[in-house]
Amino acid sequence: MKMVVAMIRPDKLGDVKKALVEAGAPSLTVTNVSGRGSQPAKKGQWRGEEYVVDLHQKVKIECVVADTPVEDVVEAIKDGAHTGEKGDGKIFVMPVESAVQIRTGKEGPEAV
Ligand SMILES: Nc1ncnc2c1ncn2[C@@H]1O[C@H](COP(=O)(O)OP(=O)(O)OP(=O)(O)O)[C@@H](O)[C@H]1O
Repeated sequence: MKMVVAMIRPDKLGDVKKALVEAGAPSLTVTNVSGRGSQPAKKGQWRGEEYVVDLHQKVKIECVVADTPVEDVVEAIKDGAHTGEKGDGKIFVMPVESAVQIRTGKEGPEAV
């Protein structure tokens, strides 16, 4: 079992969800986050004062997969989230030790 965590542009969430359904991995958790990669900081002005925004609004997606190959899930997120501009985001993959489906008590890959 693997956990795929991706930070993507908020406006790409719809495309990524669609791509995940097509890849056979529709289950996911979505969180609004802010973060920093190499995307340049933005300058703004408020009441004549200049300020710097170095944290960008992103959406974090978490998908745990068992039956679907993790490469397919990564590819789906890449396809859905790609614009080619700085700030498209990142995908991390990590192992998952155990899983439990609360309703049925199933454990392991069956619970995913
Ligand atoms: N090494 C990292 N650790 C944790 N989160 C990261 C890391 N790199 C990027 N992120 C998260 O991913 C978001 C998007 O990163 P970003 O797209 O700027 O990555 P990048 O590698 O700098 O690529 P790009 O050149 O496309 O900007 C960041 O805002 C941050 O939330």
